[in-house]
Amino acid sequence: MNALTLPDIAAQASRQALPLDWVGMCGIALPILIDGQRLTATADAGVSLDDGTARGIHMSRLYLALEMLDQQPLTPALLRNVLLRFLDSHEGLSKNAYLRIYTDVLLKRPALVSPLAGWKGYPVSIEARLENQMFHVELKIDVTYSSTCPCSAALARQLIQQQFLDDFANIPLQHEDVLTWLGSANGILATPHSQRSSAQLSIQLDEQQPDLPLTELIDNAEAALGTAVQTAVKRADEQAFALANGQNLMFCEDAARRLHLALKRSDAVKAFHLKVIHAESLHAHDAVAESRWTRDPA
Ligand SMILES: Nc1nc2c(ncn2[C@@H]2O[C@H](COP(=O)(O)OP(=O)(O)OP(=O)(O)O)[C@@H](O)[C@H]2O)c(=O)[nH]1
Repeated sequence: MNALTLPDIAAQASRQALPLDWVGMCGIALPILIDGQRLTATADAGVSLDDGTARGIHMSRLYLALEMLDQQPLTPALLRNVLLRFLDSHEGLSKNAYLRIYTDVLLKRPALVSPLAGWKGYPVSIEARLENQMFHVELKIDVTYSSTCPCSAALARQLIQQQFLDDFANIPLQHEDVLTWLGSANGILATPHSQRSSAQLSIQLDEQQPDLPLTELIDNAEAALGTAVQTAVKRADEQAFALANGQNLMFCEDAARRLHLALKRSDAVKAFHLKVIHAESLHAHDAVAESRWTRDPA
């Protein structure tokens, strides 16, 4: 070893004294634990640099604080402890701390009818911040579903009625003939358009929550929509899915309202913003609806 000490540039004074809102690292790879599953995640970790005269923050201290996430289940309390460590290790430099974690939650989903199941991935981000000593946790969840246009369904139905009138004009109706007609191409000569759609849910969580209720929120959203995209599918499942779509015809406004009411019912939710995107097959553009809500303070 030589007698030289390592230069510490971060500890130097800044040439331009100016505080910064967010300084840290983005895209840090790390494993996390959610609902007993070890998931691959990436994290953005940062603090405010309120001492404008300081050259830099101490990146390694934020990085090392993330070790807390390796072994313990991810909870609001754990997120808060990580943020507190960010601030403790930047005393005199930083007042606010931020952590964003991106992962895919994997849930095993049963088929609608057949005794099969498959995995479905839900992109999720978990954002925690300690700002002005206030702790906030926000969950962002993407849920994909199918939406069949109610207007298109009504128009298709009208064409089927018209075809029925044409085909049975002046013919006495026989049960057998009608049944055969219903099973023919004319019995469904027009079909409504439907599309793969997505709901982007941004949920501000009640910070007192002991856990991150990701599965519960996803389940509630899918139940409200009624047409979540499927995993393992046999013909019996596809038929059940066709029925579910027919029973849940949805404009983007309908989907947004259903989700709004479902999210409001959850005690874990303090506020939310939701956006539904119907990637229209009728148009080359999307139909989109948004809604937001904040719980009245008790
Ligand atoms: N602040 C800052 N550090 C950076 C940046 N890019 C890379 N680093 C490096 O991050 C490394 C870790 O920084 P520190 O946490 O200050 O490391 P350290 O001084 O050995 O650790 P402490 O003794 O705890 O302060 C250093 O080698 C920096 O050069 C940057 O843009 N800003």
